[in-house]
Amino acid sequence: MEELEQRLAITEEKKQELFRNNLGLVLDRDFFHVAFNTDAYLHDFYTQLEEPAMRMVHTYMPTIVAKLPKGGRMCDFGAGPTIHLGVCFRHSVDEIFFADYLPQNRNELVRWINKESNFDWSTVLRTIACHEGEMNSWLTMEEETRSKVRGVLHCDCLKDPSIEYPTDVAEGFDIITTTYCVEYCTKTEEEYKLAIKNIARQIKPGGYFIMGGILEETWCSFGGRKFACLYITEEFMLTALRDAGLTADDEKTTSLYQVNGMFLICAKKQPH
Ligand SMILES: C[S@@+](CC[C@H](N)C(=O)[O-])C[C@H]1O[C@@H](n2cnc3c(N)ncnc32)[C@H](O)[C@@H]1O
Repeated sequence: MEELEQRLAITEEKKQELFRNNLGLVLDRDFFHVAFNTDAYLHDFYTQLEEPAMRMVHTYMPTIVAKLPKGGRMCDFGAGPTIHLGVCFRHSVDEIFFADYLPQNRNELVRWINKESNFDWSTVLRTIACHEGEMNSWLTMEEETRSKVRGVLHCDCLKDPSIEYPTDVAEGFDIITTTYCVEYCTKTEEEYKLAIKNIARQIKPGGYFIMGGILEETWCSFGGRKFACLYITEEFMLTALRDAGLTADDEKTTSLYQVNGMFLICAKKQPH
């Protein structure tokens, strides 16, 4: 039996081979380490104004930010190689953290902090400036954001604690954002609920959770690869939030935006 299990188990070598020969296969999270191409991701999602998933976030995030209390620390969980949510919060929080699971993405974030990244964020920055209502502010956005960034952390939504804190960083955030992450790294509804709980535990009581994602979809593609996405409905997503101690129904503390199957929600964590 053990021998059979060993033969069926997918080895790192087999993953590399499957990935190289991938002819339209939908890759799941087990392939992230080898298949997630940081440069291709940035190019496919962050160089085109018309990219709908990002347009959705950039359209509504400034409104959400404007409604939240000022100060404290925020973390973009599963940020990938992206800085844009930190940019949206640059004036409203005191400290910004980025967290991601993959080393290639954390390396890109560190390169950006050190001004060594080759990626040109200007298309995204101009879009954010446009929604913030100050067209020329994009020129100073990266510097303003860098001045608030305190670290790039490792995270894994399937673990508790889901964020690895260095010894000099206190636990807990006033605001956690996460976009297009949880449904890509969970394979079942149980895992999705667990991931939301693990992330929500890192929010201080009374803090805020802002999540963007895709409803009723099973895959997305970038960099010429297809990645699996957990099929979730709006009602299931809201249940996962409620079960994690987040408000999903209070009109005063919850904002929910939806466009063409994509959503952006801001929910408050219950105060103890
Ligand atoms: C589709 S990307 C989204 C990146 C970014 N948030 C954005 O909106 O462009 C999904 C991200 O989930 C991260 N990820 C993969 N497995 C994860 C896990 N177990 N826990 C947390 N994040 C994970 C990947 O590293 C990747 O950066």
